[in-house]
Amino acid sequence: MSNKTPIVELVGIGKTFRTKDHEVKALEDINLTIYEGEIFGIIGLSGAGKSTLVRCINFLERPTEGSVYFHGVDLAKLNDKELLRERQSMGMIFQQFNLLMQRNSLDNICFPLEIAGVPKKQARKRAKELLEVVGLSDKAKAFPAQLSGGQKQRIAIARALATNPKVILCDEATSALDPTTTRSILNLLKDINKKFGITVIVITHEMSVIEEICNRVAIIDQSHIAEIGEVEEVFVRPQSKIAKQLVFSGETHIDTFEGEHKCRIIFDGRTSFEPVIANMVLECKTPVNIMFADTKDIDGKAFGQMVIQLPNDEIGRKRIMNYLKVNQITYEEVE
Ligand SMILES: Nc1ncnc2c1ncn2[C@@H]1O[C@H](COP(=O)(O)OP(=O)(O)OP(=O)(O)O)[C@@H](O)[C@H]1O
Repeated sequence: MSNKTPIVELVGIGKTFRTKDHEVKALEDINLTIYEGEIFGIIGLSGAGKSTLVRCINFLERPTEGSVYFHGVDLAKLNDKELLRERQSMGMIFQQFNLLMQRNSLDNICFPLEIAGVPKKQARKRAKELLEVVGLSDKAKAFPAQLSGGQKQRIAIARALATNPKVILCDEATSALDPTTTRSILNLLKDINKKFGITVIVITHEMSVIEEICNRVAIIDQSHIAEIGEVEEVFVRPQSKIAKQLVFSGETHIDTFEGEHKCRIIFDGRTSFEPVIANMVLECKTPVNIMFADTKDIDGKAFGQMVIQLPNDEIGRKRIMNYLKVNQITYEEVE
């Protein structure tokens, strides 16, 4: 993050949908500040309120309570024309790409520029530059039906960049893509963030997406923010129940393991996990039972968690706990 200037501030945001016979509180008391140049993640389970939140950020949905400030401007105070202008500074990409099927790639990218009243020749020049940014210069004339999912999302990203936005909102932008394509789209977003300093706000239900590109994350649960923090901090020491559920996707199984003295070891990238367990067993001369492991090797470092069952004898247990403590390995006893 290059500096700490707020770009999006949500103050006491609430959103209630009212229909004839009932109302749904989709958001309640959301307070959130996103800074310029961040890649900020918003994660939650289905129905938590993520899409509503992102639509409140650009006022596609008007909050029923609270205020949205975009680079200090209170969006509620703007007339339609002013709001349209601010929205041009907030590009958006979607899970289903939302490209115009009757237009080729170049014309899809030109579309927001046409709406903004940019002369055609200038718009086409800009669109060609953007095709290059997203690595699809050779697809200018291709129609969406002739493109793969990843290519469609690249065109949608180019379109979102057309009006030189300050922020790009990504609503489940990689949820329809396979893991390899997901990684390439996330890398493209990372490059765009770095090269152009554009703030990226990522809405997702997948922790792996957050892990891959975000600096900070807000976890939304049942219309509320449950937790906000640096991704690494939330990943290593999740506080709320929902954060634990998302980070330790295997947690629900832990209760079902039989036996006492379970201990969760958390790998936070400072170490490689194999020597940790092997060295611990060798040094403590106490065998442990690995009950569950969900670890990832990222650049030779271990991330994730492992649940081990400690021996029944107290001395053996204490020896292991001491080993973990001395070696500064994060762990917690699991009930
Ligand atoms: N236009 C609407 N009218 C009535 N209720 C709505 C409307 N839009 C959303 N909701 C309700 O608001 C709640 C939050 O929905 P939202 O789409 O924001 O969740 P989400 O976290 O994005 O879920 P998903 O990941 O499944 O898309 C849900 O209970 C949903 O049914």
